Amino acid sequence: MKIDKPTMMAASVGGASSVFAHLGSVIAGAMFAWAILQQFLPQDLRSYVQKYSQRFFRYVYPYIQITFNEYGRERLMRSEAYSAIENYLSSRSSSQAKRLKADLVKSNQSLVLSMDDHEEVSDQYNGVKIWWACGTRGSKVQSSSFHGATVNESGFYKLTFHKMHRDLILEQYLNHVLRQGKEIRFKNQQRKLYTNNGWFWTHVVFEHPATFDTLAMDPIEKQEIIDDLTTFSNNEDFYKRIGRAWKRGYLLFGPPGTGKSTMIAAMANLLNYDIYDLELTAVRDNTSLRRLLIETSSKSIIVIEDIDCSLDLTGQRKKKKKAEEVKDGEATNPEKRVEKDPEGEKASRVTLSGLLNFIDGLWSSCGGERLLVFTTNHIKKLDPALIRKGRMDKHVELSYCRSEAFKVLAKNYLLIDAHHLFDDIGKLLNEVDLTPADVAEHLMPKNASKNVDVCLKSLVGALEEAKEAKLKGEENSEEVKAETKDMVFASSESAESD
Ligand SMILES: Nc1ncnc2c1ncn2[C@@H]1O[C@H](COP(=O)(O)OP(=O)(O)OP(=O)(O)O)[C@@H](O)[C@H]1O
Ligand SMILES: [Mg+2]
Repeated sequence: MKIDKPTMMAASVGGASSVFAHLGSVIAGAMFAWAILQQFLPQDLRSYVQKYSQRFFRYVYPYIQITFNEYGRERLMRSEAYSAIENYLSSRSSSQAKRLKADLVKSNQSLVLSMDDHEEVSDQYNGVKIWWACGTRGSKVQSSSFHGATVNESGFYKLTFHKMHRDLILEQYLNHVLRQGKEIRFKNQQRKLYTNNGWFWTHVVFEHPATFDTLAMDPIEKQEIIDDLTTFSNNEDFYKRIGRAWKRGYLLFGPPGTGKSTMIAAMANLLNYDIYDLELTAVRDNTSLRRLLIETSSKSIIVIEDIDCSLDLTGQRKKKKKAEEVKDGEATNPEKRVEKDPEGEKASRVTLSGLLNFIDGLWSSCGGERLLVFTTNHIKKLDPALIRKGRMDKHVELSYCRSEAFKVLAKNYLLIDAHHLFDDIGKLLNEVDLTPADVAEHLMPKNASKNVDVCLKSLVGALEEAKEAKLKGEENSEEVKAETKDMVFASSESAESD
C-alpha cells in the first residue's frame, strides 16, 4: 500500500480534540510502517494483504483524502480543477514549501511558483486545517527522436482533512478553492484587446499603462467610479438575487482630450478585464451584432467609442421616408433605421433597435460580468432611449482640467506635489478651459530634460494666452450684442415714427 507523506500531518487537525489528534498521528505512523513492511511480502500475498489492510484502515483512519488528477482518462485536456488548485496553492507554496517549481506567465513577464512533487502545504478555512500534497504518476520516456524525452507524466494534488469536517469541505471549501484559483489564473493572464473585423473578433495583447492613479480628474468623483466598479465586480450574488443580468453600462462624455479612452484603459486595468472595442460601422446587420456579442467573454468591457459618429442614431424615429427605402429583414420597426455607409453595398444595417437589444436584450445576459461603455463628445445628439438609466447606468462627464486634476498630472509627469507656480496655474485653470491632454503636453520633458520650471512656465504662458483670447472673444461678442441691440432699437424707432 502506498502511503503519502501528508498522512503524517494528521497529528494536528484544526478543531479536532487532542485525543483525535493523537490517535490520528498513531494511526498515520502505523500505516506508514505497515506500508514499508509490505514491500517484503511476495507479490501475490502483497496485493491480497493490501486489499484487506486498506479496508481495515478505512474504518479506523479519521481522515478523508481526495485526489485531483492533472489529466482525465483520455489525457486530452488538463483538468480545470487541477489548474485552479495549482493557482490557489501558489502563494501558500511559496511561503511553506521547500522545493518549488517556477513557471513564466503573462507573456514571460512574471514568475509563478508552485510546490514541487512530494511537497505539502497546509491551509485554514473557517478555523479548520486542511492539507494539500502534490505528486506525479507515470514517467518521462526517453526517446531518440528529435524531440528528446516523451513526457508521460501526470500530476495530482491530494487533499486531506478530518472526516468531521466533511460537509464544510465538500460544500464550501472546494468551491472556495476553485473560485479563488480561477480568479488568480485570470489575474495572471495577459489582458486582451479585441476589435471586430466585420462579424468576428481579432485581438492583440492589451498593455495600456493607464490606471486610476494616473487619471486626472476630480478625486471625489474618481473614488466614486472606482467604488462603483469594484462593487459591480464583487456582487454577482446581488445581481442574481434581484434578477438582473450581471452587467453595467457607462456613458463617458466630454470634449476631445479629456480622458474618456484613458478611463476605459484604467477600468480594464483596475478590474483585470479584457476590452472588446466594437467598430459599429463595420458590423453588417443586427444578426452580426448579436453574434459578436455572444462571442465576447465574461470579465470584459465592450466599448463603442464616439457612439454619436458610429451610426446616425439621432432622430431616426422621424426619418420615415428614408427608412422605408431600405430593406432590412432584421428590423421589426423600420423607423429605427440607421445610416448607410458611402460604399453602398457594404452599408451597416445595424438599427437602433438592434443596438438597444444588444445592450439589454435577452442575449446580452449571456456570459455575465460585463461592462458596456459608450463614449461621445456630444451627449445631446444621442437618442434618449439609448442612454437612459438601466442601459447606461452611470453617466460620467470628463471635463476640462481644473486645479485638482492638474495636481495629478504634475505628480505623474513631473513627480512633484507642490511648486510656487501651482497657485497661479490653479487660478488660471479655473478661468479658462484647457483639456488634460493640452495640459499634459506642456508637462512632457522638453529637449530630453525634465525641467520642472520650464514645463510649468510654458503652461502658465499657454494659460495666459488662452485667457487673453477668451477675454477678447467676450469683448467682441459684447460689441456684437450692443450693435445688434442698437439696430433693433433704431428699427423699432423708425417703425414707431412711420
Ligand atoms: N483625464 C486625464 N488624465 C490623464 N491623462 C489624460 C486625461 N485626459 C487626457 N489625457 C491625456 O491625453 C491623451 C488623450 O486622452 P484620451 O484619448 O483619453 O481623450 P478622449 O477623451 O478619449 O478624446 P477623444 O474624445 O478625442 O477620443 C491621452 O494620451 C492622455 O495621456
Ligand atoms: Mg477617445
